[in-house]
Amino acid sequence: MSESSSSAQPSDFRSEAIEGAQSVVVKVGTRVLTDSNGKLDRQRIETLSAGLCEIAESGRQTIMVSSGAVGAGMGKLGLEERPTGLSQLQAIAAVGQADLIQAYERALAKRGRHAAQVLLTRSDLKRRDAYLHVRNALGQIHQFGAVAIVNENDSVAVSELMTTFGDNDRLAAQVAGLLGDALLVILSDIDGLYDGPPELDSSKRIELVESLDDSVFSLAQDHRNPLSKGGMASKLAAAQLANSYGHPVIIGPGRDDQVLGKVLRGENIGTLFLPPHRGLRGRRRWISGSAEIAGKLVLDAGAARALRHDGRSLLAIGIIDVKGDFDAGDVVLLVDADGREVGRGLCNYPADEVRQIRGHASDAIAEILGHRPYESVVHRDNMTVVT
Ligand SMILES: Nc1ncnc2c1ncn2[C@@H]1O[C@H](COP(=O)(O)OP(=O)(O)O)[C@@H](O)[C@H]1O
Ligand SMILES: N[C@@H](CCC(=O)OP(=O)(O)O)C(=O)O
Repeated sequence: MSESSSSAQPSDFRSEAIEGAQSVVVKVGTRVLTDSNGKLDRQRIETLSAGLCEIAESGRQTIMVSSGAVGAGMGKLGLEERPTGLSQLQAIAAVGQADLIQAYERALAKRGRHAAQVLLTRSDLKRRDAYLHVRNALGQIHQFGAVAIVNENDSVAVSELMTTFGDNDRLAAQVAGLLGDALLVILSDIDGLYDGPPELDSSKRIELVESLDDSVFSLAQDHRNPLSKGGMASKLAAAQLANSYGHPVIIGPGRDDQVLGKVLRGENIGTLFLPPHRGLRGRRRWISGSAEIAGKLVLDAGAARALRHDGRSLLAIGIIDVKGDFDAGDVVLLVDADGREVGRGLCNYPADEVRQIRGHASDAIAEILGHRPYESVVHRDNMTVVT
């Protein structure tokens, strides 16, 4: 972690982050979008929509990942406490989502744009074909001059409503992962990451995080809120995922009416998280962030070394064990004999065939399987390696 240790000023990094961004994904949470009575704050949606239009006018593809369906639904249905029953939450989200999208449409239409409702389930981003369709649809929405308003499709996808860790913050990072050169802006009820408990006067906003390591994660001090499920820990995890795609991230104040304009002008606002230099691209980005892990291959020391240090493909001879029942084309986790992740990648063979060929030299594979073999079990182009 660093609060700007290098000679470059945080403001330089901020200007670079926005100047290098061809697209901006903004995520806004329930706490920002609902007032103290839990009702949808339409004025907030107005000001955020004005900011989205400002970004769109700069020519950047602009996407809003907006929570608030459950919050809005609770307001509409006059509920004071967030129910815990899954079907109740789904029904509330369905009522609230209509209200939410109408509020965005009204606000954007005043500025000559339309709201395009995009409801996604995690599984939509796990399959390569669906992943590409979502990306194309978002691109077309941008071409039409509309602003995509994304939320998880709560009435069919229950992961977000059920889990306490993992929410629209992660979805926003995954959406950013669909795009090249994106900036992810996570808006919260707080103005950034603090270096101590945010309620203490002694705690200060951190302007710049150059390396999102465990010491940064230890700063998240979340207390459960009935309206919101994410918390700072989930924002940091999302920032880390977006950083792994090569995207910078800003966690900033959703209640500042000018926040998006300030981001656009590179002003010192929120906490900026810089990505490590080598971001993942295309298929690799999908493999590392969105793809479901279908099984596991345990590698011997030589194979682990060849992948980690020499950028090699994985050959059958280096595989000592196969876990799970996966198909060809599924994403598998690659671990060393101690169980540490080496990487993950698309497996060319189904699990039963990998079981037959593991430990064998490549020239023996055709005879074992009775068909033409692939050059490798996991090709290096279809693999991400933990560095
Ligand atoms: N180190 C920290 N710095 C800032 N906020 C923190 C920190 N640790 C925990 N938080 C909490 O994270 C909250 C923001 O996350 P969350 O409740 O998910 O909001 P939202 O609904 O806006 O997504 C803040 O209100 C704050 O209470
Ligand atoms: N998708 C649901 C839940 C999302 C949620 O609570 O997330 P957040 O407020 O971002 O922590 C909704 O729109 O209400």
